[in-house]
Amino acid sequence: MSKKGDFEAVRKDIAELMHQPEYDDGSAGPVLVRLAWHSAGTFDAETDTGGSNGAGMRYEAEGGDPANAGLQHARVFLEPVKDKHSWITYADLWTLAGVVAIKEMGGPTIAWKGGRTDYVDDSKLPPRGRLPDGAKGADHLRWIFYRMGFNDQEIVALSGAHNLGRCHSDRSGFEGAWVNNPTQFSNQYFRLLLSLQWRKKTLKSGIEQFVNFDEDSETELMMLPTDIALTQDKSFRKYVELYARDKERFFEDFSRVFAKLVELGIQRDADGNITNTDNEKGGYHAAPKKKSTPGSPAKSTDDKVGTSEGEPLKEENKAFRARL
Ligand code: HEM
Repeated sequence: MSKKGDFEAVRKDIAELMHQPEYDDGSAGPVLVRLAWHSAGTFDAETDTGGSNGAGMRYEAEGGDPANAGLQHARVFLEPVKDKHSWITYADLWTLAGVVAIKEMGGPTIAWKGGRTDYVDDSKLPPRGRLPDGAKGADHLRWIFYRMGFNDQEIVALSGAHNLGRCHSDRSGFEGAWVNNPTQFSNQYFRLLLSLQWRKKTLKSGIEQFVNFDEDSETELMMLPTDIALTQDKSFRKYVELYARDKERFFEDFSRVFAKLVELGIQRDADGNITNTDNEKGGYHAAPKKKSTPGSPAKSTDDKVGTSEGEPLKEENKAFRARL
């Protein structure tokens, strides 16, 4: 048991559990990154619901979402860390684990702050269908990620996490890894997206994905339809090209955007304390919504993403979602 708030001790224990010779490619890292992402990626800026605070995935309503299939492995890996440092909340542990895993796999350092609570306010629980569907295309990606307050560049940067890990037929139905070294964080995913010829393959289950036989590793690599969509859409493609040729730029942008992801729905004061937390209940409540001033709808706080900067949801992105 460490002292309350000793996140360094927790980081060390997360780093130590990464090596899992019996599991997947020998690392717990990729599935920990996916756990952090799915815990946060349910956020909806407009209704201020979902997000990593509350760790709702512990409960059937969210944990049982088919989109979260397989993430129990990540939660089980982390259970000994929670036992040892019982003061840490699941919401902090899951997001921190993603940040530590990325660093341990050779990725960038990502800013992270604690203070999330495990109090679940039923009115904040996200409905199912908030996470992206790999079988879809560019419009779907915008529909999902604009809702969280991300722009096109951030969507591409975040997708670069598919440098890590693999698809499992018993989880998502898709099969295989994107790159031939899936426990090493790099920009290889972007380079392969552009350099290989991807052909459509229908799996026995009827699911369609894209594949290419990699001579070096003698394995078949894969891409989801959503990954291929990044190369077909003009606005997305320019960032795929940027990140394929500039690894440092990718690392910088990924670091910033992953930090933003795990802060969605969280508001902090200057000292970093979470302000939309109901301390009496030990819980989290919706940010008070200011009425928009007539005549200036774009400046309403309702448009704000709950990051510390309160970054506004771009008007053009709102308009795009309204059209779909
Ligand atoms: C852009 C939309 C996205 C779609 C459609 C998508 C879809 C998927 C699918 C279908 C899988 C395979 C799950 C399985 O069968 O085990 C997967 C795995 C993964 N995703 Fe994504 N994802 C997206 C974005 C992201 C983001 C934003 C991140 C993190 C920043 C991320 C990180 C991962 C990781 C690390 C894995 C590997 C997990 C493992 O090895 O167990 N994905 N994703």
